[in-house]
Amino acid sequence: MIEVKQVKKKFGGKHVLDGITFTAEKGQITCLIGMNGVGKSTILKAIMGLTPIKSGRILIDGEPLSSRTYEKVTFIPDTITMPPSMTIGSCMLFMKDFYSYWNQKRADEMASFFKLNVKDRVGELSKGNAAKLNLLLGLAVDTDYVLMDEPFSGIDIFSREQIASVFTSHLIEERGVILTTHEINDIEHLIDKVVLINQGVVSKEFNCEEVRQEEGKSVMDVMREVYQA
Ligand SMILES: Nc1ncnc2c1ncn2[C@@H]1O[C@H](COP(=O)(O)OP(=O)(O)OP(=O)(O)O)[C@@H](O)[C@H]1O
Repeated sequence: MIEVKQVKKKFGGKHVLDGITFTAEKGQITCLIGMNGVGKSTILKAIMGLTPIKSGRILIDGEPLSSRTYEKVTFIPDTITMPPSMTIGSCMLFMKDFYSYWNQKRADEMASFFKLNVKDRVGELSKGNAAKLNLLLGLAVDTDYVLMDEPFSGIDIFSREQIASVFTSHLIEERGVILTTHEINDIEHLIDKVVLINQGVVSKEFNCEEVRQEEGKSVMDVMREVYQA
């Protein structure tokens, strides 16, 4: 389980995170939702130890962040970080050299599923194919948890459907996923839990199925209640 407890973060004089608390379970897809600039990416970066926090605690399977916990988590940013001149094939080789727990079989399977050509260069990929490569490079690293920042951003409907189908496949398996998205309609049926963030804190954390069954509400209904209150 990933536990985020009372995390505070300031940029300059501005409190971005003002005591964020939530949990994300293994085997579940947890979605962080909030308006632009509310701090969703900052939370993912804090979990990865990529940005220091002012106070609070982050635990992964009960352990504070350390080199050991980093090996349990993969971060898939919203833009590809590989140099434009590299081919998809050389990106895979780079990842294989860098990560001992790189899974080449999974990478090949995803390349074929997404119809990516290993000879294509990163800088020449369409936005959708760059997003697919990003997902491939992240998901082919065998970790228990995967953090994804806006996996659907700026991507056409068919590519979004293709990417969404990965969430129900064995590629996610029993891993714990935390993702941020503004495209909630595309993945509402796939996510287990929603964490709504507003003004630096968690306004609501809920299980989608429970809210659907017990209150007859969609994620959008709950979002309207929270953000339009
Ligand atoms: N390195 C930084 N230096 C200064 N301010 C930053 C930095 N990174 C983020 N911020 C600020 O922190 C706030 C939260 O940013 P963040 O990117 O986490 O929001 P977000 O919820 O992911 O936004 P979006 O939905 O637009 O992607 C914003 O006001 C942003 O300007």
